[in-house]
Amino acid sequence: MNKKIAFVGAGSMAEAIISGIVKSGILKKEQILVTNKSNRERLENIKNKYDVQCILDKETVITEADIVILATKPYDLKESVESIKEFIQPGQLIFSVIAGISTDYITTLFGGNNPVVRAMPNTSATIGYSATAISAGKYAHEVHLNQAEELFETIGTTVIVNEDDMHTVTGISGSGPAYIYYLVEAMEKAATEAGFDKEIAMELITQTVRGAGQMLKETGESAAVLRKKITSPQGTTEAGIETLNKYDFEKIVMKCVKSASNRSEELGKSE
Ligand SMILES: NC(=O)C1=CN([C@@H]2O[C@H](COP(=O)(O)OP(=O)(O)OC[C@H]3O[C@@H](n4cnc5c(N)ncnc54)[C@H](O)[C@@H]3O)[C@@H](O)[C@H]2O)C=CC1
Ligand SMILES: O=C(O)[C@@H]1CCC=N1
Repeated sequence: MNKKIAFVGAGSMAEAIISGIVKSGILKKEQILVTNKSNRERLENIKNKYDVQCILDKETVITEADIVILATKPYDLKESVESIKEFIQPGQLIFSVIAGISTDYITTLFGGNNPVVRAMPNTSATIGYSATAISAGKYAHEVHLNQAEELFETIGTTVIVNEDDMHTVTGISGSGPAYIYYLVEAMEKAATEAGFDKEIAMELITQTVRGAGQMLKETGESAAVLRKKITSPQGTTEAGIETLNKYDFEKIVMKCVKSASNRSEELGKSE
């Protein structure tokens, strides 16, 4: 990829994307610029880990970049845009990975007609396994979506969605890894309470989660069919699933996703 990209915000998500891009080798380290509000120590830490260009001076970072990636928390967006707005050039492409915030609002904050593409990746970007949804703002054309796909494909898979669906996407795949980790934490607790060595428990659980994910991806069978194949009549799985049903597991998970997407909408309303 023959572009320079600049991250505004150097937190967990920016780091996950940087890590994935650096591992993919699609960009040279000189093509990745990173800035944040004022935390030099954090920038040094990113520099030491990935050897990318970490620069506090916003003018340098923005004027050098072809693509600016907004990666602050939603409530820091306005201030961060204020600090870079004057250096943004007409036509400079803007990506945002910020939950809840619409491309229209970002366009309004910048005050021009720069193309804005919204993306919702997840932290599995770190190892090239993000599921990233992408949508185009009103000034973004196919060429800009293609550039977003090209970039985000280096850190996992991509899908293009309508911007209205981004709240649901955030509740499903943006936050999704955290639900899986929570399940793993609970399984780990159950194993260690049964007297298991933590390391052995983690090996068993990690490989189980990995195997289930690969089965979904590779066999083409639905989750329901795969689950049935494990559930012998009167068997252990049946007993486990009965307990999940007793406590309304399915409803709880659906409510969990809904709460996350509602929060994404609320974040958007505070625009
Ligand atoms: N963490 C995750 O799993 C995911 C996060 N996101 C989105 O990514 C965004 C960032 O999330 P995290 O990385 O988790 O947050 P974080 O708190 O780890 O990082 C935010 C970064 O923004 C910087 N920042 C704050 N004010 C700034 C300013 N005025 N100018 C420049 N930089 C500023 C902070 O210094 C920090 O480096 C959020 O909007 C979130 O919705 C999207 C998908 C997944
Ligand atoms: O919790 C959050 O708000 C962000 C968005 C998706 C994942 N983390």
